[in-house]
Amino acid sequence: MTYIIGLTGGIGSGKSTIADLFAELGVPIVDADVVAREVVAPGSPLLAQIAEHFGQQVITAEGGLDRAALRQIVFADKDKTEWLNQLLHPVIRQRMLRQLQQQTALYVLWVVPLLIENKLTEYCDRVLVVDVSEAIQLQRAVRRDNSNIQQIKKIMQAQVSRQQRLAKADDVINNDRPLSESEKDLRAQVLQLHQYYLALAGKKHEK
Ligand SMILES: CC(C)(COP(=O)(O)OP(=O)(O)OC[C@H]1O[C@@H](n2cnc3c(N)ncnc32)[C@H](O)[C@@H]1O)[C@@H](O)C(=O)NCCC(=O)NCCS
Ligand SMILES: Nc1ncnc2c1ncn2[C@@H]1O[C@H](COP(=O)(O)OP(=O)(O)OP(=O)(O)O)[C@@H](O)[C@H]1O
Repeated sequence: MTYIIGLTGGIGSGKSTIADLFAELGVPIVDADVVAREVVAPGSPLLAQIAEHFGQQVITAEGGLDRAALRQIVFADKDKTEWLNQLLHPVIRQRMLRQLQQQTALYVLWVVPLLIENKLTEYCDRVLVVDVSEAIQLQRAVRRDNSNIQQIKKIMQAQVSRQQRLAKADDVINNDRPLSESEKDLRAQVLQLHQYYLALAGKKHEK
């Protein structure tokens, strides 16, 4: 079985940014956000269930999921977040585990925002956390998603705290500094971790 590195971090912490650097080194990626989009593709049974539960307001004119509309609805109410999680998470989990099983590389990077929340660390050989201060996280997520502060704060509340996440980390990449200053350092850190993971995976493989 391929060695599994779980990469996690809060909303807007920089998981995709860091995952891209691993991908540049040829590391295969299994990405929860990609799988989460696939399972609610137009025409899927899960999309139909979401429309039935929340109404046609969450469906676009083209018949796809109106993600901004659903985001607004689900994160405003814990019960609604919970309902959506219970519907989607088992399916997302099953698909991701299947993708992990199909890997043939020495190690795979498994990018999951809710790795700790959903107790998926048990499938990981190692956990890599992208860490940022909450103020920076908020600022970047608001800017990227063209969203308001309150909504991002609500999403952050649906995730574990920075401390809880760090407590589960084997390795940490801090992403507080602006990319214009830190890109070279981040690349160097990723390369060092890559070599380390190859060595660890190689050892496990020999056993
Ligand atoms: C509500 C949805 C439609 C909003 O879509 P949108 O395109 O605006 O956001 P996107 O999917 O890119 O998510 C952005 C970030 O929000 C956070 N987030 C998303 N869903 C959740 C959740 N259920 N609980 C906590 N945080 C979440 C993650 O950090 C994620 O990276 C979407 O987030 C969704 O379907 N969520 C439920 C599935 C899920 O839990 N996905 C997270 C990975 S398993
Ligand atoms: N060091 C940095 N300096 C400036 N901007 C950054 C930095 N790292 C990431 N960003 C930007 O912040 C935003 C969030 O980063 P990214 O999408 O990588 O986070 P993420 O953890 O994958 O987010 P999510 O969980 O919401 O999908 C993006 O617009 C990205 O370009």
